[in-house]
Amino acid sequence: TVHIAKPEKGKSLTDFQSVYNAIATKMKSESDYDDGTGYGPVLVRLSWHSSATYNIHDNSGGSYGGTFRFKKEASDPLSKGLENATKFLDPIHEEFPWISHGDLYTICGVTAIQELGGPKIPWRQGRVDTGPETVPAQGRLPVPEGDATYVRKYYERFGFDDQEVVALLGAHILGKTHLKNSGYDGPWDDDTNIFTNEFFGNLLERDWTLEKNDSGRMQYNAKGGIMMLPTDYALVQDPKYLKYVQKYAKDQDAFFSDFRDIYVKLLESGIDFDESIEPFVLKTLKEQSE
Ligand code: HEM
Ligand SMILES: N=C(N)c1ccncc1
Repeated sequence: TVHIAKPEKGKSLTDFQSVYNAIATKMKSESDYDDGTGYGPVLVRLSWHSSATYNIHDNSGGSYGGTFRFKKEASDPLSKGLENATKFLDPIHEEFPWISHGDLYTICGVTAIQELGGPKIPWRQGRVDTGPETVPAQGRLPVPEGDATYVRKYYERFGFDDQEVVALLGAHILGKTHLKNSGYDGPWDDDTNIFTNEFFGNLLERDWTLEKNDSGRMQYNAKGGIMMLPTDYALVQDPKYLKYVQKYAKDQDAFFSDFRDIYVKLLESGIDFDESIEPFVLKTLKEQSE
């Protein structure tokens, strides 16, 4: 499969800054969503799921076609909860009908990461909607029960190495798990809507106990209501992953720049961007108010 980026006709940085501002403003006005978690985390998860169907071996899947808009893809049980994100974006798409779904489902994650204090994420336009026949079969999303071998094998389909996988999973500092969605429980967390490197510090410093949760699934719990999925905890069980967990736990700048790079790589997987398509570094609401 070939995915050639085609910029939305006549649309440039100011247009996408308007989309960013509409998403960021709506996030602010609906900050009580999910017991005060806010919409940021679920928007980041949508940007990940809309890119997570990518397969480097035939260049299929990925964010290009915006296929998460189809029930065939969005109904994957492993995507339960993301209907909250697509419903949040419906009025945004109404206000900006010219934006492709692939661009919308990725720019929303960039907006959330930046508005939650994370690194600036250079973002490129030009994803083009493709039809229902392009929706990949379900089964390309990762399961939370996996161990380190599973996680390493899973990300081979993207061509990501150990360092990239650890940096990318640092996004699990945001938001929470919900019994009704994934069967994992995040009773309550410290700040679940600030983007920091604390996911790594928590992994190394907290006292983790593997316990059966109310849905019968095993998860790692620590005092103070934080939890780790088996695939999260795998990062400290595997010596090659552990090295990067230790690096990011003590160096937030390194985490921010490595997360930026692998997040861009994820959101752009499978897409040919002509070099005339310049990356946009969108401004935060705060930067625009100063
Ligand atoms: C091994 C790979 C991964 C697995 C197995 C996994 C699994 C999960 C699960 C089970 C949840 C809870 C869903 C719910 O119950 O609502 C979740 C939430 C989340 N995931 Fe992941 N994830 C993975 C990778 C990623 C990546 C690469 C990102 C982003 C770069 C990401 C971002 C998020 C965010 C932000 C949430 C919180 C959503 C919310 O608060 O509603 N995850 N993930
Ligand atoms: N490990 C976590 N606390 C986590 C947070 C959000 N989503 C998945 C896992």
